[in-house]
Order: sequence, then C-alpha cells, then structure tokens
Amino acid sequence: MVPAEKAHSGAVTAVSPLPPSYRAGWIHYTNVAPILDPLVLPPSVTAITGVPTRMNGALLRGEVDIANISVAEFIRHADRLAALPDFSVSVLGQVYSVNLFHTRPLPQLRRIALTSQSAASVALLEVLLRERGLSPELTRAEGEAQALLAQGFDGVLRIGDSALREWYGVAGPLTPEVSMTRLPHQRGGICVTDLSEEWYRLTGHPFVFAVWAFQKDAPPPPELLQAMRDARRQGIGQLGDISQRHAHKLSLPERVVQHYLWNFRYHLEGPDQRGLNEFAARMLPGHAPLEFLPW
Ligand SMILES: C=C(O[C@@H]1C=C(C(=O)O)C=C[C@H]1O)C(=O)O
Repeated sequence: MVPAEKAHSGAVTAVSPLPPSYRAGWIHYTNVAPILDPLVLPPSVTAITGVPTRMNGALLRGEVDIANISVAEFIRHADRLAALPDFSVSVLGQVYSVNLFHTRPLPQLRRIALTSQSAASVALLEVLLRERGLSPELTRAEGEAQALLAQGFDGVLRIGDSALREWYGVAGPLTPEVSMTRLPHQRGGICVTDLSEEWYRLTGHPFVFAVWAFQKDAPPPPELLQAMRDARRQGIGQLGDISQRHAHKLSLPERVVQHYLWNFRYHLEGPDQRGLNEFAARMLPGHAPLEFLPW
C-alpha cells in the first residue's frame, strides 16, 4: 500500500498515491531482442521476464496484464484474450530455434522428450505428428538434446536460445561460401527437423509462435504501445549491433544471429494472421476464426 503521507527528515510531506502500474511479462529469448532491447518502459509500466510457459501462466492467472505468450495458449483462451494487432514472433520457413533433434526417421520415433518451456511448439509438433498419422510417446524432460538422446529418447524438442545453439552444433560451422539456409540438417547420427519449415511445407503459411496478449477488458495504455512500436523500429534499424551483442552472449557467430533475427516477422501481417487461423483450425478443429483488432 502506498502511504498518503510520509515522514521525511522530521517534516511531514504529502505524497500523492502512485498510479496503479500496468504489469508486462516479456519472454526474454533472443528472438525478441529487436523489440525488447531498445524498449524504454513508460513510468506506469513494470515488467518481469521468463520463458514462454511462465509468461503464459502469469497472464492467465492475472499476475501480468500483457505478455508475449505462446500462440497455442492465445488460441485456447481466445474468448477472453485479445492480441496487439501488429506484433508477433512469426517466421516463413526455417526458424532455426524450434527443433526436433532425432536419431531415427520421423515415422520410426517412439519416445520424444518435450521442453517444459513451450506451449506453441509442443502444439505444433502434435499437429505435425497427427498429419503424418504418427503417435509417439510424448514426455516432458529437461536437459540438452544430445544428453537426452543418449538416455533413450529418440526425439527431443527444444526451443529458444539453447535450441539455436544446439542446432548450430549439428549444422555448423558456417563458412563464407555457405548461406545459413544451406547448412545440413544432420550430422553425426543426429537429424534436426525445423518445425516451422515443416509447417511451411505443409501449409505454405508463416508460423506465428507468439502474440502480445492481454485480457480483452484491460488493453495496454497507449504510451506502452507507442513505446513498443518505437522500440521495434529502432531495433530493426540496429540489427547489426543487436546481433553482435547477442552473438557474444550466445557464443555464436554474428552472421548466424543476424540471419536468425532478420528472418523473424514482427508485425502480425495478413500472411501471419492467415497462418495463425490455419494453425487454430488444425490445433482445435472447429475453432471459430480468430478476430484481429484493427489498428
Ligand atoms: C521461435 C520461438 O518462439 C517462441 C516459442 C514459444 C513456444 O514454443 O511456446 C513461445 C514464444 C515464442 O517466442 C523460439 O523460442 O525459438
């Protein structure tokens, strides 16, 4: 509780109550760095960060008012959530950081370890397996893909920064003559299936991993939206610097991180909205088409 009056240096000073703060939750993976790194929060907004499942839970339990959340949770709760009309984490084709690492061809997979950080990629994997008529056992298990593969899983789903690094461990190194898109999908008995690329092959649509969602009756203050748009414009203009900083943190070549970041679609444009609706229809057959706010 904010005190209405506060004793200070012996004098009694009137302190006006602080305006209630709007609480934001940010998934802090590198793929949102072009929006989050330059973001200057308005004074009325506070923020916490965490992995996708943590942010999904925080928004659904009302611990935060806005968060970039897994698209699967947005679809499941579309009756009470709305999404910012022009923000997304989407990709057309390869994403590099949502990977199924496996030791046998997909039709022969029996036990897949799922990351507990993800809801969207788990739902995407379920859709892709169903499309192929496959039903391996799916179990949540943490750890590095290689270690889990050595422990008896024949498939491991990983997302985010660690998945990007593990992908590069299999597909790299990147040499000056080769482009990122031409790196191999397998080496040393480990195959990497990029789920976003599989989605593109299946549907021809981008895949939307995250949207910025909020309770329908509690839209964000306009100054937060403006700050986010300003930050994104600035971030996209500084991809070189942002990539350099994050490449250092991730111990990856700058060229890899730069390609990784410019490859994202951050604006929830028409193709992304169509991809999102296509995914909603496949994830929850019979789901009413999602409505997107005008802006
Ligand atoms: C592309 C990614 O997208 C993320 C994947 C999510 C999920 O699987 O639930 C949620 C948010 C996205 O930011 C990634 O983290 O690699």
